[in-house]
Amino acid sequence: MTTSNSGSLGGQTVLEARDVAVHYGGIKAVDGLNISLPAGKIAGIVGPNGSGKSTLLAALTRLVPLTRGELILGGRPYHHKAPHVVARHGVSRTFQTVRLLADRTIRENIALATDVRRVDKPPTRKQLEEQIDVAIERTGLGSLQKRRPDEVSYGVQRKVEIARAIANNPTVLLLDEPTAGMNRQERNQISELMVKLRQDGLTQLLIEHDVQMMVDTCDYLYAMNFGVLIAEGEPESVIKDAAVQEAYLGTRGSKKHA
Ligand SMILES: Nc1ncnc2c1ncn2[C@@H]1O[C@H](COP(=O)(O)OP(=O)(O)OP(=O)(O)O)[C@@H](O)[C@H]1O
Repeated sequence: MTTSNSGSLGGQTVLEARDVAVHYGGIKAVDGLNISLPAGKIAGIVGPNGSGKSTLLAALTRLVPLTRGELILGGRPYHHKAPHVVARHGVSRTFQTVRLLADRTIRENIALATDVRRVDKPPTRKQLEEQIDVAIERTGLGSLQKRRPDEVSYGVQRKVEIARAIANNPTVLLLDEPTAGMNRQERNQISELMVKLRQDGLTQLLIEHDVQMMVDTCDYLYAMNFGVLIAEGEPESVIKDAAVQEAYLGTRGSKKHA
């Protein structure tokens, strides 16, 4: 078992996975992973399709059971806790596919997040409305908040997902391919949003196939293949790593998107 070096970024570790494994029968989707998320930084995970990235995110949010290993949030183990409890402790996520309620407005969709009351600091109704306002303002959705999902573009729908994920003032935000299916301009907007959230101190973990976006956005990068880490460190050097080039980019350096 190896230990993550993301601590080299300095500061406190907010969330840590130690020797985490998730096996589906004989499939070792994740098999002995160590990652740590430094406070107020953006960590990223790259890896080819099927390398175990989404399974790791599901494990971190307790949506799939661990075969072995430990999860630690703010210094406390949480691998025995239920997903809704983990959410209430401040671990928030977005999913690969858009999951919005078609018959609700954008504001109402974002407000759904506030049903997950934080255990450590339950807000008042007024504070909740203010939190929703802040999430809408941060994501630039103000003029669209009364629209329904089918009245806005796919790129906007994905922003709504992020707004919902941050509306509850999470400690950690986990994003599973938030720019999948977006054009370059929309991708840049998501990257800028993440950087803005980092300025506000939000710790983030990003899964993306867009290598350029990962290099531009992340402070620290993990590369996975077949459920294990094959490299980690400063994004530029991870992307140039021979094993990563081989596994992720297929042919050395010629492909920008997997
Ligand atoms: N519920 C499941 N049951 C059985 N096998 C699964 C399940 N979910 C994922 N797997 C398998 O686990 C492995 C890792 O899948 P996972 O979706 O985590 O990879 P990924 O890196 O997120 O891929 P992608 O980039 O395509 O989203 C794959 O072999 C996949 O087929």
